[in-house]
Amino acid sequence: MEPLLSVTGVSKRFGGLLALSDVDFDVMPGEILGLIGPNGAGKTTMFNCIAGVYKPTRGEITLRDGGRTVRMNGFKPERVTTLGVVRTFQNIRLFSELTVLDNVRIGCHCRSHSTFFGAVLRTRAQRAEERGIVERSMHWLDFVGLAGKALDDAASLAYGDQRRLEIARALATEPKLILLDEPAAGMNPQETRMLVDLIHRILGVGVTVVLIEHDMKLVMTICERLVVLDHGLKLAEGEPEAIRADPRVVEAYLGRGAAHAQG
Ligand SMILES: Nc1ncnc2c1ncn2[C@@H]1O[C@H](COP(=O)(O)OP(=O)(O)OP(=O)(O)O)[C@@H](O)[C@H]1O
Repeated sequence: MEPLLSVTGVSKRFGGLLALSDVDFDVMPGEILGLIGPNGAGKTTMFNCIAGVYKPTRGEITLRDGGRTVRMNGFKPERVTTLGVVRTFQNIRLFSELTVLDNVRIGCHCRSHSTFFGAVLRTRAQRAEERGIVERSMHWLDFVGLAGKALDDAASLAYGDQRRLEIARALATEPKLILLDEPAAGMNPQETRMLVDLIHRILGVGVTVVLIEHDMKLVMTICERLVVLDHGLKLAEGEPEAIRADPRVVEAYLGRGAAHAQG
């Protein structure tokens, strides 16, 4: 099977700091891949390189799109999203003054011909498209369990609901690959269980998942493979069991206590 996404020799320099150094990994279609490592390891920088927020200083990021291979380096985030790669943020980024539904409509608009804010001269075709967008938005709200809150202000949602709304908005862009940056951060155990269920359902609709997460219990249960970064370098890659037993990973990140606690 060919990888969906390939990261090859990617480095990212910020002035004198090498945040990523010659990192390679593949993301296979239909898998949940975890990107883990200590604070400052370069995980978010890697997401930003893949999503087009940063241009890698060196290396290649390629996506298999149907039969073709697209080199995405230097593409703007909107173009990366249109190709089918979307990310959520560690610090939730919602339009808090808009309703829950409108936040998801914005996601849908990346695949539509009309613009969300510019729909002043509304033709019949535009109105029909808008109806479709509302239907699709409601579908994704239902998918994440927020349909009943569609008309609430986004700002009024509980923290866990805001995270799920961000995921709904990302799914509304119809991605092939979703990058989730610490989706369980700040969630209580019940919200985390709902998140695990949601991630499995995301996979069930054919979307591949890459996850940055510090909740090791979550990572070890949900991910099929892990890539470990440390100081910008890839320290290890493999199945959760092997990673948990890898002395270099225990030393750099998991710590002896954590490694035993998860066993
Ligand atoms: N825009 C930037 N300008 C300068 N340095 C940056 C920038 N973004 C990230 N860095 C630095 O790059 C390094 C990697 O940061 P990054 O946020 O990718 O780590 P991380 O593994 O995601 O950490 P955490 O788990 O704490 O979120 C850090 O030293 C950080 O300070």
